[in-house]
Amino acid sequence: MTEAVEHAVADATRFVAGNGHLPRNVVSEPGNDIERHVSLANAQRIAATVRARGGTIVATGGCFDLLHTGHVATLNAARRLGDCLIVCLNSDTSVTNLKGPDRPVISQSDRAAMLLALRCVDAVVIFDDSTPVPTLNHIRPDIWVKGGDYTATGMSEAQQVRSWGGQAVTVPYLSGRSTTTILNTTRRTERSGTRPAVGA
Ligand SMILES: Nc1ncnc2c1ncn2[C@@H]1O[C@H](COP(=O)(O)OP(=O)(O)OP(=O)(O)O)[C@@H](O)[C@H]1O
Ligand SMILES: O=P(O)(O)O[C@@H]1O[C@H]([C@H](O)CO)[C@@H](O)[C@H](O)[C@@H]1O
Repeated sequence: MTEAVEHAVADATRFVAGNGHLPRNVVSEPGNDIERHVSLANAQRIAATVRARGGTIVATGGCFDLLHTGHVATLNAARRLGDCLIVCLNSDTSVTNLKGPDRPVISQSDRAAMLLALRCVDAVVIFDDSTPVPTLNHIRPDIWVKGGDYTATGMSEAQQVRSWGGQAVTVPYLSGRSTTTILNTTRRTERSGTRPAVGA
């Protein structure tokens, strides 16, 4: 308990010093391990700190298997909607169940590390379920964000976040960027010997 309070005070201090931004780049700090930074407890602690200051908690989720600029656009846009961004990340088991036996191509700890290295991401929570709904019950974000390949009304999370007064929104989709496109392009390239060119 004392440790949790000390963490919260330290975060609040850095939050104020950083003009509303929470600690970043936790993976690259000596002594920090991914497991600690992807725990639900860590995300809840950050949410509690922001909530106590009257800030807005934003959450998003997905597989983020092979990070690309579409992901970064959505994550940046999500972070701008509030005071912290918590990413609910599908575990390896969850990705395989959703997308097939050849996925993920990047392990959950590497996917988490990539996300945590982004300045816009404050915390990552890895979940095993088929949807982030059970995890969201523990975080209760004010805003749930997905990219424009989803519709706010069609998301299973929309009704859930509304139940505590939150809202679900979508942010613009960056055309031509998707993990499936990258993987297909790479596979075609392997067969034809041409150079891949996903993106501008
Ligand atoms: N091109 C894009 N522009 C903006 N947001 C995107 C884009 N692609 C994915 N997103 C968003 O990023 C999050 C994670 O998406 P996801 O991991 O499904 O990416 P993906 O590239 O579509 O993957 P896959 O091809 O495996 O389905 C979701 O919120 C999704 O809406
Ligand atoms: O990476 P994806 O395919 O965008 O992630 C999925 O999104 C689903 C979405 O949030 C439903 O509204 C989610 O249910 C699923 O677990 C993946 O995170």
